[in-house]
This record gives sequence, C-alpha cells and structure tokens, in this order.
Amino acid sequence: MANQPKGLSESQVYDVLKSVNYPGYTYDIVSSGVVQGLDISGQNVRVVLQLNTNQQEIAAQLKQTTEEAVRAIPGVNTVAAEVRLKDQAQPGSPQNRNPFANMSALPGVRHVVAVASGKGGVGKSTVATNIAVALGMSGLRTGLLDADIYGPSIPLMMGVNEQPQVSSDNRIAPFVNHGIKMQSLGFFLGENAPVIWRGPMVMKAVQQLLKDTDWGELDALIIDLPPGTGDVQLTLVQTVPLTGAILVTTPQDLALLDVKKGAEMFKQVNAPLIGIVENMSFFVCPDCGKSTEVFRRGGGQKESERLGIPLLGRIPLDPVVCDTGDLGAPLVLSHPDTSAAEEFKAIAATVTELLSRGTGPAPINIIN
Ligand SMILES: Nc1ncnc2c1ncn2[C@@H]1O[C@H](COP(=O)(O)OP(=O)(O)OP(=O)(O)O)[C@@H](O)[C@H]1O
Repeated sequence: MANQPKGLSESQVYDVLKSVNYPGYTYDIVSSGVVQGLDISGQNVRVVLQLNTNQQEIAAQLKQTTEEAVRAIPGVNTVAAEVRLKDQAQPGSPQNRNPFANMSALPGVRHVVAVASGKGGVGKSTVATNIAVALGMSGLRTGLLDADIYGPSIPLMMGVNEQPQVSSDNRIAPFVNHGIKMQSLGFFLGENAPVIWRGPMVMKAVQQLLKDTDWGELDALIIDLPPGTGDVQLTLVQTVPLTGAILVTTPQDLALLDVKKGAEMFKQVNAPLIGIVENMSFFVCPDCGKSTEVFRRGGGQKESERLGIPLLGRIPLDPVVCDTGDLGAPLVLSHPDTSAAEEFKAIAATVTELLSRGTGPAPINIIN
C-alpha cells in the first residue's frame, strides 16, 4: 500500500515538471509554455509537450527527462510524454503564447531581461541604459535593445547617431559603444516618423530587428520596452524567452498602481519578476546635503513587499542623471562616483547574481 496513488494531483505533477528545464536553458518547461496538456488517470500520467522546433534531439531529450522526473513521483505507475514538434502543432494550439517560439532566433544569448514601466517618463530608458552599461563594466557581454517604439531614446542616451550596417545576408550589425552592443528601432524610424508607424506594424519590425541583429554571444540582453502594459508590450514580451523582468517606477501611488499592472502582464506570460527599481526617489540638496523625498516615501518598498519581489534600488533625482542621458555619456561610466551611479552599479550586481541563479529559488519569483 506504500505506493497508493491516492492523492496524485495535477499540482503535484506540475510542481515536478517545473523542475525540468528546456535543454540547454535555465527555463523550465511549465513557465515557458512547453507543457500543453496533462492527463492523470489513476496511476498513469500523460504529458503533452509542444515544441517550436523540429529538432528530433531536443524532442528525445525532453521526452526522457520529463518521463524520468514524473516517474519518480511516488505512486506513479506509467508515464508517457508526448512531444509534438513544431510542424505537428495542433490547430488552435496556443503556440504563439509559447515564449520558446523564437528561442532559436537568439541562440548565443544566455539571458534576456526586459525593463518595463506601467507609464511613460518614469526613467525606464535611463535605468535600462545604466544597468546595461554597468553589467558591461563588470565584465558581462551585454546587449541593449531599444524596443520603445513610442519614443526610442537609447541612441541618444548611448551617444550613437549613425545608420546601422546591413550585411549581404541581411544581418544587421549592432553598434558597440561604451562596451555594449546596442540596437534601436529609432535608427530606422527617424525622428519624424508618423504615429501610425508606431503601432502594431512597427512592433513587428521590433521583433524582426531583435532576430536579425547579429548579437553574437551575449551573457545578457537588456530590452527597453515601450511604456505601458497593453497588447503591444504583451506581444513583445512573448517574442523571446525572458529570464526575467525589471519594473521601473517612481514612488507616487499612481505610478505604483501601474507596477501592479506590469506585474500582472508578466504573470500572464509566466516571466519571472527580478525586482523593482524606484527612480527619482529623493533629492539631495547639493548645498546643504539635506535629502528630500520629493514624491512620497517608501512606495516602492511597500509595493515590492506586497508583490514579494525585491526592491533592487532607489535612484535619486539628480540633474546629472538627466544631463548624462542627453549627452550620450551613461552616468555609470561618466560619473561613476555619484550616489546614483553607485546605486545603478549595486542594482547591476544584484541582477547579475540573480541571473546566475537562473530560475531557481526566490527571489526570482513567478507571482501567483
Ligand atoms: N533619476 C533621475 N534624475 C534626473 N532625471 C532623470 C532621472 N531619471 C530619468 N531622468 C530624466 O527623465 C527623462 C525621462 O527619462 P527616460 O527617458 O529614461 O524615461 P522613460 O520612462 O524611458 O520615458 P519614455 O516613457 O518616454 O520612454 C529623461 O530626460 C531622463 O534623463
């Protein structure tokens, strides 16, 4: 009676499936949407896995690791993992919700981190740029993709103002500046591109840009998303498998409401939230050194506690942050000793540590 199947539940099996990683990656097959069906009949378990590749080796490997993992659950008698290749996708299969859909498009990129904000103007691009450059300074091979179709500001912040080169095989060379590789739709849009071009059509262009850019080998690719939490952003975060997302906010209540929406958006695609960066948190008077909470105190901290994700750091409101952005000289490089730069570097160090842990235990959480 020791192996009595009583109590074998779906959640028990799902918990075990969450420990099975997609071959070669740190993403598990549940969070990534590969598991598309689970059938428990008495002691017998059937798992349906949908791949977005036709590679037989991947299928065979996944079948084996999945079956081994499920078989180890006490009470399981038989287990069959049915692996469907890309060309075998069932009609209506939510394949386009599978973050692995385009995994093969970024083969040399180890971690993809999205930087998002619920609303515009909170400093998302500033944070994305400085984290990317700080990661590069610490020795990580880092890329930065400006996917903010409504206001691509990365070229300005990174001091790049040239047209990208396209090779004969239609690959686009990223710019390398301040130690990192960068790409932006801004290069292709031009400043006066009509608004209609900044809608869903342009979003498709971003997806293509992501895949057609020759990123080479990267430890981390930071993506600066458009502000907001609508369909455009949702589709973009489904374009690539995200290791995690960073939410940028200012301390006011209204901005924090948007953090909740942002958290919801990433929950929908099962992307782990790495943490929150609170920007423009306080202002230190350059004359008397007095620190003033310009907006509100502790908002980011409270929200991070409520959501169960780390507050990665609090960036002061400082004119030098703005000036260096306008000059294309990222703060962490041009003014490394300022308190804002120190905070960015500390955030980058935390992100590096969390990335190195993969999708392991907290604090990289999937919010339930
Ligand atoms: N901590 C800060 N101190 C001073 N100025 C800042 C700070 N953070 C950002 N800024 C400035 O605020 C403006 C908006 O920042 P940024 O473009 O990074 O925001 P965003 O959220 O990406 O905006 P958008 O929604 O337009 O993409 C920029 O001029 C930037 O230099």
